[in-house]
Amino acid sequence: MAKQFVYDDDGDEITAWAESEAEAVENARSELDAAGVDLSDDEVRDRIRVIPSPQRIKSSAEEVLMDKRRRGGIEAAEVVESGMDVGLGTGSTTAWAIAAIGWKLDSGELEDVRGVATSLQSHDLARELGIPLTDVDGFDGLDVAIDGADQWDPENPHVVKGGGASHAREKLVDSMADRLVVATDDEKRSTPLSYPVPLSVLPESRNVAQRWVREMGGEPQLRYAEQKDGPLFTANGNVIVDCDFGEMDDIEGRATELARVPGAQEHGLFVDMVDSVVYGTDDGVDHVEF
Ligand SMILES: O=C(CO)[C@H](O)[C@H](O)COP(=O)(O)O
Repeated sequence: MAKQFVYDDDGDEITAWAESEAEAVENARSELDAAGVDLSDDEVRDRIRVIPSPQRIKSSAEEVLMDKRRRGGIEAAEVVESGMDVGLGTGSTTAWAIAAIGWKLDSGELEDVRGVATSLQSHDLARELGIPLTDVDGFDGLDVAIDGADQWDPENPHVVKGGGASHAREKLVDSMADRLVVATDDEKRSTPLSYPVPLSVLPESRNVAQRWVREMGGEPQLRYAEQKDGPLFTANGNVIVDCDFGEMDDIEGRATELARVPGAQEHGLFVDMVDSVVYGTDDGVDHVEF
């Protein structure tokens, strides 16, 4: 179960984190008592919301709960209107957008929204939040996709993605959307992009792929799993080579080269795909439109 919190009447002053509804009610009760707020258990239960659980995401709990990521994600959900089919991205920032869509459906502010998840973890979060889900086969296109980024460029509509190893499915879903909205924060901004590009490859081609990346002038690094010996495997059974090219001035050229690597399945350069960036800052939220 994702963690939950409880709002007071004014919005968000009293927060109680928990793993289950019962625990959230109990934690909220002590917070409310300390603040001298009188609410019945039923009223407390009504104010509990499902929120992203740090355990399910690669980012640390601190990152998931970072105000700027939370703000960026929640603001990005403002693009969703009733009746829309929405791509649901992956990562700690997008998880807040998914949560916000779920809250709006719950309150009746949004109706008739269908989601297509870009990963199992986004699927599970959306399901817990009551967002109706379907898959890419159900659509010719989506109205909008909201997704995160490992690095974004304020001057160009490109991002690096795949820090959560979900870039293949993310690219599929994001490319189907009329509009891709990137939910992120100001710390991931860079012109030009320079973040190591994840390249998912067939397990058998991991060494060949690394040789090719070296020949392109990059520094390859096979991504290893945590809590498992050996490499990390993606949801589709591929492994990931993170390719550090330093500053990438010719992003289209890099994307073309990476796609040619033998055994390559997908790379994390999303070139010319971004329509808007919604990013959290220390003070609030800002937007870039392309
Ligand atoms: O591309 C991704 C997953 O494959 C994520 O969107 C990216 O890693 C950003 O995640 P976060 O918002 O947690 O930093």
